Amino acid sequence: MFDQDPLFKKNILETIIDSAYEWIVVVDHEGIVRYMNKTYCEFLGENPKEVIGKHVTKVIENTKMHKDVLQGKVEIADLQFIRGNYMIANRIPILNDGKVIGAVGTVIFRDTEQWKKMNSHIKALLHELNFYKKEWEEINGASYTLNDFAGTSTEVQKVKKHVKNIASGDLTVLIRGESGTGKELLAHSIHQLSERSGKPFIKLNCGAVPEHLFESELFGYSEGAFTGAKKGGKPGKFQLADGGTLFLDEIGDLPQSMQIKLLRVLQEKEVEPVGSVHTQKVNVRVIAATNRPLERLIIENKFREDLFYRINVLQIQIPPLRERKEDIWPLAENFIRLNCAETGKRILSIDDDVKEAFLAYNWPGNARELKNFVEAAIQLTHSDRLTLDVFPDFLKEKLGVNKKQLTLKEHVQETEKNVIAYYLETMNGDIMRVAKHLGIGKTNLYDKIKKYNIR
Ligand SMILES: Nc1ncnc2c1ncn2[C@@H]1O[C@H](COP(=O)(O)OP(=O)(O)OP(=O)(O)O)[C@@H](O)[C@H]1O
Repeated sequence: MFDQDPLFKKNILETIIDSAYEWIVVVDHEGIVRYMNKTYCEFLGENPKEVIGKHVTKVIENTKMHKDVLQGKVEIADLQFIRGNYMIANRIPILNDGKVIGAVGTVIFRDTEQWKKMNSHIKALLHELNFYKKEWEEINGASYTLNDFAGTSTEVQKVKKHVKNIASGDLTVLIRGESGTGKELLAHSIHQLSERSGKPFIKLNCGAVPEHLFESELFGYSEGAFTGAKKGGKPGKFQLADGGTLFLDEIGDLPQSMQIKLLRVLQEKEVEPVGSVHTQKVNVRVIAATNRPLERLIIENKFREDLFYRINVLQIQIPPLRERKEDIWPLAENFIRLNCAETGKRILSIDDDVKEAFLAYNWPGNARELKNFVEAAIQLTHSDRLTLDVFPDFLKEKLGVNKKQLTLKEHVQETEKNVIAYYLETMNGDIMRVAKHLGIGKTNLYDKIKKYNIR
């Protein structure tokens, strides 16, 4: 009977495959699912009949079954992240007359307990590896490229074109834009595109270093420079960045005592470590960034004009997100994709009212705020559909959703509050300037700030 009845043989084969511990999927040459075994469907929560005919990317997250394997490439033991776990996937092309007509994919899953043990072991190792990788990148390299800078607006296209034009060469670059607009991401991209990309990318946040430590942070110190100094001394950021790029974030916060020293280094291209009598030659390209109005700081004698001209050789201005609304959605999609890849979650559709709320909001914290919103929403959602109700109340409140019905007076007050808060932020809290700009007296402005509890 085993030899003769083809239907019987087919049934046996199906039973074996369906109950196999291995998960099996078969796609055709276009990546359309033609077969998926029962255990795989069960794990994914899919109905075996309904998956047939869908594109594999709509069924399995992070799948590669539609990629190289359909070009004939065999992939064995590839690590794949599914539903929060790393799995081991094999992909084999199916050939007919030497032509690829599809592929079979298997995910090894022999014994759940054994797998869990192995999985947690690998996960811990990968975590560790990622930690060291990140640390290494932070110390030694730039982790973003220009491709990571999402957005489709003409402003973003202009910025990207400008970045490509100025990336090569040694000229100092000043990147300007509000907080969260992607200044650091662009600094990484410039470094990656430059001839210095194989050399270190070093970052110093000028707003985060106590004034008395600045000099040794930037220029290093020699042995015995002060009590507690390390044996053999310590290199500064300039020495660490030698041959590469030094990214000075928040340059507007650089203490005045350091501004003259930085200017000298940029001119002479040599540094003098604290406690040393010798100077060291350094070959470093400086990229500076700020969200502060340097021209005004110059007028207020808080920033040196000569340093400003020295760093403002090439300038890139990133407009705030509210001035390029067409970037909001591409950015949100980009963050959703990145977060899903990182967490193993899957978002297949997004409700229109989420999109509308995102487009209507003015994103004072720019792309960073949008990223945080998206990550919170994905974390809180338990389906593959992103709906407005998963957003916590305070986020909904921010987005202007669920607001109570306002009277005309309340509308007027809310507008007044928003206008004052907006100008206080863009004019860096300069009360005189804001009052003048809004055509009211200083005392009146103070009263309103108090009344609306701004800041
Ligand atoms: N155009 C963009 N495409 C993709 N991600 C972006 C973009 N702009 C900003 N981001 C992301 O938003 C976050 C904030 O960006 P980044 O740190 O570069 O901003 P910043 O302008 O340097 O902010 P700050 O002035 O506060 O230091 C990062 O996670 C970054 O990857």
